[in-house]
Amino acid sequence: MTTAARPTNAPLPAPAEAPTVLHTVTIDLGARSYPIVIGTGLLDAPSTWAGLPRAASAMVVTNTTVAPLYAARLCAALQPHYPRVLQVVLPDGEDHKDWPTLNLIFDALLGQGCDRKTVLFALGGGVIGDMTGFAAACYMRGVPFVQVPTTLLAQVDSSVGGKTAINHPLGKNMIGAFYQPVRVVCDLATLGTLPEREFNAGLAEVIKYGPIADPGLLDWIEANLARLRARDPAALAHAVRRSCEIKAAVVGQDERESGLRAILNFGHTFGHAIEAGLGYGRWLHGEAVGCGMVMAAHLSHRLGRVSAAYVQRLTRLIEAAGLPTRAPRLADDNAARYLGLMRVDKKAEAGAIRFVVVDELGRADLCPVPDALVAEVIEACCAQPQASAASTV
Ligand SMILES: NC(=O)c1ccc[n+]([C@@H]2O[C@H](COP(=O)([O-])OP(=O)(O)OC[C@H]3O[C@@H](n4cnc5c(N)ncnc54)[C@H](O)[C@@H]3O)[C@@H](O)[C@H]2O)c1
Ligand SMILES: O=C(O)C(=O)C[C@@H](O)[C@H](O)[C@H](O)COP(=O)(O)O
Ligand SMILES: [Zn+2]
Repeated sequence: MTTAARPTNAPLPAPAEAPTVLHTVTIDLGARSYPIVIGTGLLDAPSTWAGLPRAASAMVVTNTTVAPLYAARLCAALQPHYPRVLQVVLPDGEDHKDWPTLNLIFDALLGQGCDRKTVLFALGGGVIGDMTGFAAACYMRGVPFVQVPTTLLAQVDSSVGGKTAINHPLGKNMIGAFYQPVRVVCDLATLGTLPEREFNAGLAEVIKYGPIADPGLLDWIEANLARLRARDPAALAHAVRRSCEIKAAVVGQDERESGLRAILNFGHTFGHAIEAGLGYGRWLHGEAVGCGMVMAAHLSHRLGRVSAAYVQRLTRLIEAAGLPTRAPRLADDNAARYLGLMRVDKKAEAGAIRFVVVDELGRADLCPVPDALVAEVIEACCAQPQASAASTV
């Protein structure tokens, strides 16, 4: 594992294609507004990186999986713009979204004498994006950063909106800051190397935008799921664009989640409990969110907001996206364990857990729910306990 920053001047393969910008979505946050540029061949093109804040140094933050695929290419494209292009390569995985790994970024920045104008580039998935953003918010009290998302999940969700964080063993994303990037560059070509399990996890966050905001998108995903899973370029471009438009509109109205933005957390109260309860990395974030949306749909049904047919429809779609729909058991006292984990959720107020619930018209809101009802949903959605050895004999 390489952790020190180093200059990058390794030889490069020729860019596969000319850069093509397909869409630019703007997130409107006044002085902190920025473009989300969606296209292909963007990573390799020096023109993609023009107009960013000037600095003596750029630091590309990436991980051991993404670095061999894309870091040299990004560093080469940045070289015309920055006298020094450095990189720091972190260990890969959700279980490294933590303090020791975050510190490796600070070690590299300080070790290389990076000043307060240094621009950070988050090259990777949501883990790299969340950690780089948090490091950018903290280093010398704030340096600019650019999101260069290379997973579907990061392109449709995590690179946009400025939530940055690391995990704590007791809760997901518990330590962090709202800190916006200055630009997001989604190069769809990078999705070609993404393993299928990771790709499917990204589909969960695409699906999420249907129930919370756009029934038409839900119809479109159902009709185009096979194209999406085959990574058809036009289908991917549409999914990334529409997802970013919806997220940008929500965040543009409520940057710091004083209300509306919480709808982006649909499925996450259950999902984060699954991630923390199983141990970070056992289930991918998108897998936990997919299953969490099934649970949140059941809850919405029990609250009279959606029909049983709607729950079945969403469950089928999540299953067809290659995602789990049956929640794992976390303990013998399973519902109590889920409830305990969910009590630290950032939407909880005065110990009362609040859930994002939906209706069939694409409207979502945040709702306190009695523990007993949540416990019923958990038991209805969880895998059955393993039969004991004695009872199977
Ligand atoms: N800030 C937000 O608004 C927000 C939103 C959603 C999720 N998140 C966070 O994002 C994280 C999940 O992000 P993720 O799903 O991208 O996971 P990830 O960052 O762990 O990336 C998934 C895997 O794919 C690899 N990878 C990345 N790009 C690749 C490529 N092009 N080719 C091959 N392999 C590649 C990574 O190294 C990793 O192994 C979670 O920590 C979640 O909490 C944050
Ligand atoms: O951007 C948001 O707001 C979201 O809720 C998007 C989620 O997909 C994402 O997983 C987010 O990190 C969860 O935020 P948290 O505040 O519940 O940690
Ligand atoms: Zn999420």
